[in-house]
Amino acid sequence: MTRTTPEAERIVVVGAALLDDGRLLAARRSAPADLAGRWELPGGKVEAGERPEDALVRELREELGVDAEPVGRVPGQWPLRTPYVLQVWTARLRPGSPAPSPLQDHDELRWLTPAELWDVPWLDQDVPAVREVSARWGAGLS
Ligand SMILES: Nc1nc2c([nH]c(=O)n2[C@H]2C[C@H](O)[C@@H](COP(=O)(O)OP(=O)(O)OP(=O)(O)O)O2)c(=O)[nH]1
Repeated sequence: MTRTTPEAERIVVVGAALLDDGRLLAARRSAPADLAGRWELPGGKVEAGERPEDALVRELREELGVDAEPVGRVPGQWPLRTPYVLQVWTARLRPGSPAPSPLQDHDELRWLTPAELWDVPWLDQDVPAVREVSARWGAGLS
């Protein structure tokens, strides 16, 4: 039987479609073991009482050492392991931000052009979200 997690029990994971100079940042997870080696949109769990956009900025600072700002929500949300759901925001680096480094949770980063978007093995559960980003990218996302 399939059980849908009730809205109130869901925990939002925010993922960043961090764009710079026409490229999207992909991050390779180093942990936990079942996700390690696969690629994701950097981000993390929204804490109680936190706005998703604030969580995004916090997670990108903690994980990548960057100073980023959210730009807009990518419509949709995608189920992860219960009780998590993935929501995605486009984001950009603020002027003067350090370049991203894999400080936490990741062991490799890649800036992907649209033509390279599917060159990395994304987490299966991220594929529909990346597809949505890709569709909007083609329509002038920057
Ligand atoms: N950040 C992120 N997490 C994802 C994606 N796809 C996906 O299945 N996940 C999973 C991995 C984790 O189980 C969960 C988010 O955990 P996390 O480890 O990134 O978040 P966090 O920093 O807040 O977690 P924590 O270590 O503080 O517990 O969502 C994705 O695209 N981005």
